[in-house]
Amino acid sequence: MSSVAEERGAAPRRTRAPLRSHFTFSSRSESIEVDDAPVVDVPDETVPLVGAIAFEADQPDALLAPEALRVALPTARVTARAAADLRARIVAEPGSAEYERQVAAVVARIAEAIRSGDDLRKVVLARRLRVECEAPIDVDLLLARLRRDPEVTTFRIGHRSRAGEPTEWIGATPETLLDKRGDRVHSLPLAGSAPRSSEWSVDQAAAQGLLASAKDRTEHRLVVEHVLDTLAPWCSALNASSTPILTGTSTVWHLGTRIDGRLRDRDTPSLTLARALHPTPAVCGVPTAKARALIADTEGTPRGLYAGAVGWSDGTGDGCWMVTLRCAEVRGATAILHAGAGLVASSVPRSEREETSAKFRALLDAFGVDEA
Ligand SMILES: C=C(O[C@@H]1C=C(C(=O)O)C=C[C@H]1O)C(=O)O
Repeated sequence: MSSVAEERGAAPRRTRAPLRSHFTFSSRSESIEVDDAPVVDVPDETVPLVGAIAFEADQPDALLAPEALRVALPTARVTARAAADLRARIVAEPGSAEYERQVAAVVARIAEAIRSGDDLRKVVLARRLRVECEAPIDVDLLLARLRRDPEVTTFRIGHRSRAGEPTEWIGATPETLLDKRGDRVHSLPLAGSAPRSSEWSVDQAAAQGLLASAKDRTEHRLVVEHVLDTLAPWCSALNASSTPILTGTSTVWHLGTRIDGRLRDRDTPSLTLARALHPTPAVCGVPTAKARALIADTEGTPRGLYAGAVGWSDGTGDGCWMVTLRCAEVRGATAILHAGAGLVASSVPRSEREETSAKFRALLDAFGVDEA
């Protein structure tokens, strides 16, 4: 029974979003560490900012406003302790068969759209793996292991969900959404993927197959067109390589296109441009609004920071924003891993599921566990 005092408002107040949090970011060329800075809900994009924006417009971002930003050389890539020392149980949400059914349903929608003259062309459908460990997860150790791959940018952000629970997002992303220095902007969208193999000949065949795949080129072209169309009004010059390059991490091959531009106004903040580009069809689809609605319906649970953008912007507006991929939300002894695959009319459910498994590999290797 509640006391009169509680009824009059003396009951404990609900915890509000934290006022301060932390952030680390480490790429091949630079690193940033912010130990403790205020979290901002409505950021002024002309002051130093670090953190991440969510995939959905109605989910909380995790942006911090440090007093000053120090961009340093990357810290040495350490040799992390060998894996296989974490005992974990893995639950796929949805499981493989259910995800393949969802893929088949979305692919059928795209094919039907093409037949009926509707403009739906691509949807990126994600799934989650819940990794339950026996002891609280050592986030520093995971990050050290993720940093063994020189092709990725690792990040860590303290975050609080809408429900008020403190979590950490960590990840190792290969995809540059937007990098801005002075009047120069650069983007390297990735789309079209193939699992890598530890056997050289199999790995090379996967790479050649990806380069030759019409389905992957279609998926890729949609992303490049979106980035070019979005950046064009901001730029006096804009160039993209004419054919995709092969790029990748230690676990997945990707098709990528280098896009370079010159800004009309060099004072445009990098976060403004990153927000204009987000979400690209590498993580959402074409057209954006229809794909977003199908994603929300099919996935059911909001993505939160997964498939958003993570990075930094300094007081001059220079900065780097990566697509928030190959990431996990860690809470105590549990981590939720996210991975998705781009679906077009010719997608095959089993291959798309295998693509998500390959994208989970980097984090699962860091945990030292195998997918169930
Ligand atoms: C959606 C993810 O990756 C994105 C989708 C890709 C694809 O569909 O081929 C490739 C790279 C990323 O842009 C993910 O890693 O979860």
